[in-house]
Amino acid sequence: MATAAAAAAAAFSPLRRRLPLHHRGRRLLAVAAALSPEPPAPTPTTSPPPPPRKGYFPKRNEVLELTCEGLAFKGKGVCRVDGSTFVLLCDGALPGERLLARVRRIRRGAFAEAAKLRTLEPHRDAVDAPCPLAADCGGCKAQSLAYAAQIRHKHLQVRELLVNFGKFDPRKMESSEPDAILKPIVPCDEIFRYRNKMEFSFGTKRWMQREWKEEKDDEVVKEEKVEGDGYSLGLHAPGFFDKVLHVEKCLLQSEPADKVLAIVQETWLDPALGLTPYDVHKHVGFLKHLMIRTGRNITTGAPEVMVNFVTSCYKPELLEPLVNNITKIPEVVSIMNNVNTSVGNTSVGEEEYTLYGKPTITEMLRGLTFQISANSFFQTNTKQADVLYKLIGESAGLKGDGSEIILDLFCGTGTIGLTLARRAKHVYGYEVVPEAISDAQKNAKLNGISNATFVQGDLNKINETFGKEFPKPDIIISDPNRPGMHMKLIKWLLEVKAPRIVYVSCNPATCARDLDYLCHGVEEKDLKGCYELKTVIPVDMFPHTPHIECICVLELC
Ligand SMILES: C[S@@+](CC[C@H](N)C(=O)[O-])C[C@H]1O[C@@H](n2cnc3c(N)ncnc32)[C@H](O)[C@@H]1O
Repeated sequence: MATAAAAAAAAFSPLRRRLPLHHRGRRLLAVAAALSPEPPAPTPTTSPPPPPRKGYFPKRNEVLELTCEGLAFKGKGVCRVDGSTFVLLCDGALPGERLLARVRRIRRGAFAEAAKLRTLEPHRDAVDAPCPLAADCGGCKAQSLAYAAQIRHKHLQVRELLVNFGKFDPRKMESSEPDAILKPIVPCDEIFRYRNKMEFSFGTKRWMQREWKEEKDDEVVKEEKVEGDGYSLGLHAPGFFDKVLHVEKCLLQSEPADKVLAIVQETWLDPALGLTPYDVHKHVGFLKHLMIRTGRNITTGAPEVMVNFVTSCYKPELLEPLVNNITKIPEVVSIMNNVNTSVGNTSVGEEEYTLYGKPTITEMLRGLTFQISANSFFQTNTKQADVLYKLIGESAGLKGDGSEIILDLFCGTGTIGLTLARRAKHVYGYEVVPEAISDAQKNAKLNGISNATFVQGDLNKINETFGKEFPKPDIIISDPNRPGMHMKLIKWLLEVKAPRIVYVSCNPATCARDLDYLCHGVEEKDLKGCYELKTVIPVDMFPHTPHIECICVLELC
């Protein structure tokens, strides 16, 4: 029978699948209890609740009445049948909601995945999603949950992961405790229009919003509808690389970016222009992606927009009508063309051309200026990145006398290290992407920072020479992407014994695992933990999405 713990592990099964081999063998089921339990909203009942169904096990295709108790990995609702401990994960279910769902898949007998059919009783925190595409586009899954409830559930997710996966004391997770580790989640001030970059795709198969249909047994099902040869520009339908949901505007991008999207939509479908979307099956067609980035003019502070067309070949004459129309928008200062002749669907071209204006735009972060090209990495929510970096700076606890060495691991374009460099003796940044390293070097120069060295290298492949090329760090910043840190790096961190580590994470599950390794050791590898977890600050960078960022401070024991 499925236990609550095993079932909740399900909530994180994608993590299990994605865990690199070096992390397998850990008792990943411990992640199990990492769901965000919350008592459901009281629901009026006319009859006594059914007796608990402890041994209950669902059947495939069974239609069930479920109650959603919390949110788990990727924002899926953690649901149960009343009185049962068996967990069903259901996309689109919101905490406290009662819903009708069909069982789609039973996963290793431990949990099931269910498809939501319809809401029976909404949660008290339900709100009307401002975007009409919210339920279908997959980008803003939680738009119909009040923002206060969104962040409450994100906070709970971090708490449960730290306790059940990181094995930290649950009492220290209560913010009311004087020595609490887990601090209240930092919300976002602006919950719409916060993204500075959106990438839309051109497609040959227009994916329409799913429609509701009544069936003979009075069940309501969602039906997916693909409109034959309909050309489309928008976002990929969740789970499909070839179907594109047509998007006229996106409430997450800036208003000038929305104007660009509207003009492109008005223009590109005119048959007289001969513009064709790239067909990912037949590998024919011209337009692949439309990327829109919004930065700021460093002198005036006014928005600056870059538009980047990714095409399968270089034919600027075909793009001319689009360029002529887009340049009517005063905020547009750059129109680029990345030419990507490969059959792959990435947006980085082998060649890049400037069709209008300048090849880069600028943005400011913590008083520094950054130059952004079409393919540069830059934090996607600039305003909240400023908040995040301020908190990272405070967490680093620099003395400010210029005596300390900072190691900035997974440094990207160097933004974190550069914002700290003026108060440090020297910053050493490590990053695998060569272009990011060259951007970091340019950014250092642009801001007159000479005490920063950026090195290209793969932190998953470090050997005994790592650490010989820089002095022992006083403060290590580590900001890996979702898979977290490789065991080789964990081992090195346990050996180097830096006085302080600031671990910045965009995946609280791998974060909890790595914190466990650093604090409690890794038994299978005979490694002893030597750090103490001092604080964890969850930061919401992306409202309406399941993403959670955490800043964790570790000190040498
Ligand atoms: C979450 S981003 C952080 C970037 C940067 N710290 C910032 O705040 O903008 C993670 C970075 O790690 C880099 N990365 C991923 N795997 C890596 C590896 N094995 N070795 C070194 N860098 C890696 C990615 O290219 C990316 O720039």
